[in-house]
Amino acid sequence: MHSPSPSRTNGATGQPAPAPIVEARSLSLVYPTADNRPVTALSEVDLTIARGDFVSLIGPSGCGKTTLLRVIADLEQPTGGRITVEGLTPEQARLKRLYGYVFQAPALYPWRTVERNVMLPLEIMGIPRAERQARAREELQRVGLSGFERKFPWQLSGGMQQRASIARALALKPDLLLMDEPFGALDEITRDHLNLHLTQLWRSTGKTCVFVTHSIAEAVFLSTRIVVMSPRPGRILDVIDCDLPRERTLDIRESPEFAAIAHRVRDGLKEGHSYDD
Ligand SMILES: Nc1ncnc2c1ncn2[C@@H]1O[C@H](COP(=O)(O)OP(=O)(O)OP(=O)(O)O)[C@@H](O)[C@H]1O
Repeated sequence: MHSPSPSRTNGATGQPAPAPIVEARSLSLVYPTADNRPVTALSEVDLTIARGDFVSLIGPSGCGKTTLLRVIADLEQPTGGRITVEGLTPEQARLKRLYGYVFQAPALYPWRTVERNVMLPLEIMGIPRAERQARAREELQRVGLSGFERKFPWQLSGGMQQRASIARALALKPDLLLMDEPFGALDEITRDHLNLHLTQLWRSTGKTCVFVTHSIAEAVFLSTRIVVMSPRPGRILDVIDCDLPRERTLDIRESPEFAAIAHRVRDGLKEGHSYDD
């Protein structure tokens, strides 16, 4: 079962340990439905996400992964329990723009250039033009899209569009990056490439990432911790520490350590699988 919250003091120094970036306790969310058969999307979820972690949420369709991500982002309201983001309510965290959100589809405006798509949230925040352009260029360079600033989204491949949407999220300079299956629609080769890119980006920026996926290999490759969820009601079955070296190349997927973690994730998923679906 999942690990308890870490202690709030550092044993070695006696100094208070940094607060977790996300902390959920007994979190529940029941969606009302028109046919009066409410759906329990989340039930009694306890989860602590430490600063700098890369946490993947994995589980079969309908187990509440997106709902949990949306609760963190204040896009859904829990019906029970509590949750803090950077010690604040999700609403306060949203208003302070403390996170960036990457959706399943890139959601770029086709009539805006790539650069102007990345600049859009900064425009809404009222950031002066020169600064928003500098930030957009910096983040486009970080995701390997220098030279594509003036292209339109439809002139880019699916993988490049998704990288542009990651740049847009990064341009807000959030400590927390929430990603809802961003590579799910891409072919395997592109996905491998983006996984490699994402792990390098995570390491170099020190961001905390929460990443929804259906792929065991993707979860093991990217994560420091893997949250295994199961449906009806959506709950956490296991939280697995993924203690592979932080610096990872795709070859690591051939290692016995990788296979052992993938095996444990698969076992967790089997445990939660309901065969009457
Ligand atoms: N707005 C809504 N109204 C009613 N039920 C909903 C709503 N959104 C999601 N649900 C239901 O809540 C449950 C959890 O959905 P959620 O999208 O969080 O799961 P998921 O694990 O992200 O699924 P997937 O992997 O297919 O994206 C599902 O049974 C879904 O049908």
